[in-house]
Parts: sequence; C-alpha cells; structure tokens
Amino acid sequence: MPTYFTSAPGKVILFGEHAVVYGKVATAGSLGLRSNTLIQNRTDGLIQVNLPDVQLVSAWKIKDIPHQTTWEGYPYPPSTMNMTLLEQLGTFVDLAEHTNRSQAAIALLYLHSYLSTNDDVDMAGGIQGGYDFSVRSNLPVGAGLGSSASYSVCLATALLQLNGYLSGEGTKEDKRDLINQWAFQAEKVIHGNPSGIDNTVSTLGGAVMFKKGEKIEPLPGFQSLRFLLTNTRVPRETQVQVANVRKLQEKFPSVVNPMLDAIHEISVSCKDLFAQEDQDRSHLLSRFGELVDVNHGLLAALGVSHPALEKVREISSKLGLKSKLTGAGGGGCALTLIRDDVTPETVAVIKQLLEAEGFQCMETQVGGPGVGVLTLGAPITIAEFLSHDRAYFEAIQHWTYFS
Ligand SMILES: Nc1ncnc2c1ncn2[C@@H]1O[C@H](COP(=O)(O)OP(=O)(O)OP(=O)(O)O)[C@@H](O)[C@H]1O
Ligand SMILES: C[C@@](O)(CCO)CC(=O)[O-]
Ligand SMILES: [Mg+2]
Repeated sequence: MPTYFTSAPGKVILFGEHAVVYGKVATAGSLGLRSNTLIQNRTDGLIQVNLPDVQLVSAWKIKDIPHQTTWEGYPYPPSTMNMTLLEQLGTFVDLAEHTNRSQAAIALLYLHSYLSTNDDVDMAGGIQGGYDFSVRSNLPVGAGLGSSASYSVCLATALLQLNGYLSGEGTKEDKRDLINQWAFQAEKVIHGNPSGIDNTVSTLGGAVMFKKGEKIEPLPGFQSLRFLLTNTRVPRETQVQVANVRKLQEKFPSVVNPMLDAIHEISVSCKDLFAQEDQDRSHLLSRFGELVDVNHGLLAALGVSHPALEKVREISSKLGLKSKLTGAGGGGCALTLIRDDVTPETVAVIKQLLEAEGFQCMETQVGGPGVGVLTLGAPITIAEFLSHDRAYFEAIQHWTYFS
C-alpha cells in the first residue's frame, strides 16, 4: 500500500495583507520554512491523526464521521461552504471551540468527507479503509507566515494523492489548481473568509502579485531581496484580525476604503519599481524601504499592529532599517528589509537587540518551490516520520513539484 510524503511552504506577504481580502493587489513569496506530511492507508477503519504542532493525537472511526453523501462536482469542491457539515464536524470532534486543534481537525475531516474513497463497507457493515495522517511543520503556528495555508496545502495534496485524484493524465497546472482549490476550502474552515493568497503562494511557490479571482502574475526580482523575519511570539488568530478590520470598514467605509486603495497602490508601486530596467539597485532598495514604512503605517491605522511589532520597528529604525508587520498582524511576525549595504555586524546587532526582547529572528530564503509529493517504497510508522528533522526532508531528491 502506498505511503506518501507531501510538503508545502509558508509565505511572507510583502505588501497588501488585509487589503487583498477586499479585492486589492498584494505581493507575496514562498518561504524556505515548510510543513511535511505523512499519509498512508490503514485497514482497520480508523483515521489515526497525529499533529504535534497543535498537540492533537486522535483516532476516529470512519463509520462515525459525518459524511458528505451527494456531491456531483468531483473532483472540484463546491463553490460555497457546507455549513451543516461544518457544524456536524464541530460537534463530532468535540474539542474546545476555536482552538488550534479543533480548526486543524475540522479542516481535515471536512476535506475527508468529500475526498475519501477508501471507506468500503465490509460484510459486517464495518468500514475497512482508513489512514494515518501526520503533519510536522517548521513554521511557527499562528505567527503570520502562512502556517495554516501550508497545513491546508499539505492536507489537500495528501488526501487527493491517497484517493487517486493526482495520478491521472491531467497537466501539472490542472493538478495544482485542484490542490489549490481544496486547500482554499481548508483555509476557509480555519480562517472564515480568506482571500486565497496564502494557499496560492504555498501551492505555486515563487513570488507573485495576487488579486482575488484574477490570473496570478509572477514578480521577478523579488528573490534577490534579503529579509530578516522576527517572530514577536505574541499569539493571535488571522480570523480575528480579519474580522476586526471588517468591523472598522463597515463602521467607517469612507475612511477605510481609501486606506485599502492606498495599500493597493503600494503593491502596484512595488511592481513598477521592479519593472524599471537599468535602475540603480541602492535606489530600488531605498524606495522599497519607504513603501515598507508606508504600508506598516496604514496597517497600524487599520488596528492590526501591536506594541511588540512597534518595538521591532523602533529597534530596526535605530539601525536605519525598515520593518513592517507581515500576515494578519495583531502580534506574530515582522519583516525587516536588509539592504545590500547592511553589514553582517549590523545584522548581528539587530538580531541581538530583538532576541533580548524575547523575540525569535529567522533569516530564510524567499521564492522557493511550492507543494511537492513523494511516494515511499514501504510504509513507515508515524513515530519514524516524526523523528525526521527538517534536513531529512530537504535532502530528499525525488519530490515531484507542481510549480
Ligand atoms: N503544523 C500544523 N499542524 C496542524 N494545524 C496547523 C499547523 N499549522 C497551522 N495549523 C492550523 O492553522 C491555524 C493557524 O492559522 P492562522 O491563519 O491563524 O495563522 P498563520 O497561518 O500562521 O498566519 P497568517 O494567516 O497570518 O499567515 C492553527 O490554529 C491550526 O488550526
Ligand atoms: C490578513 C490576510 O490578508 C493575510 C493573512 O496571511 C488574510 C487573507 O488574505 O486571507
Ligand atoms: Mg493563516
């Protein structure tokens, strides 16, 4: 019986978070930090789930799981969420509301209930199928680096692969579109009302300009930029931050809408900056830094900054560097632009100052590959899977990427 690994990156949003939910353009790239997944069939009718990053270890009997019985649109998901099924699954998993664990579990079961074909009923009326499902991530959970999207893309790919939806004749583009559409469903379970930028970047990899419902445009040049990512470790939920901005927008549309338009223009200006040929690189980086500053100011005015994020800005600006929050804000991560003229000594100093505040600094590559799948020759135990470190998955040569 086949055993599969799937792997998908986190993301960093350069410009345009929140505004992208309202149909504005945002720019983002994939991160070197990834989630890795194991999925393999069982024969005892159980889903054995192990998600150590959200402290969830559980086994569910497939025959007890609320199921989507009629759906004509295979292999694509329905355009609207099945709220009845979501409610039933919420009751079924019976974990406290709005915890990391319950959102991850419900997303898994929601996709399972549409995609799982390994649930044959045996002579005694029992279900023989089932599978092991385990995810291990190198991304901080709930910190603005797209941990939910990377989980969602891994989950969608794992279930699609196990159930044979990715092995047919279709093109790479068709397969990644299918993955992205199901990952978006999982993001909806976790976030409520996502724009789709996070799952799209995690599926495709690279660096892109994203606008809801429009063709994704690559953003050349972005890969040459260096960033320092700082996790303030202040917990927050994307769903809550997005809902808070919505409340403000509904209360003061004439104030908030021009701010969202201004954020849109920042992404457009970023694209224009990269499009200018023969321009001086130090000029490009200095203009880019100014856009970082303006975008953060607008996000702060939308109410999604946090004193810890302002501390990152204060420390970096003392050393002449520009920072902004990235992702949904309210805590989580900030990105700092490291211009080419910034010395290693300055980077060491800023890291030291940030870490002295209790923050975690990460230098990571941006713009790497999107989702990948690997078929293993023999089954492995969940414990074996979890014992592998990040370097193990990075060293594997035979991933099939969809980007
Ligand atoms: N490794 C993981 N294992 C299981 N569930 C995960 C994992 N990583 C993320 N999740 C799910 O995603 C949720 C966090 O999503 P959230 O969108 O709030 O943060 P984020 O994706 O890290 O930040 P942002 O959306 O701003 O980039 C968790 O509550 C959990 O349900
Ligand atoms: C805050 C937000 O714009 C980005 C979260 O990474 C939400 C979304 O686009 O779904
Ligand atoms: Mg998220």
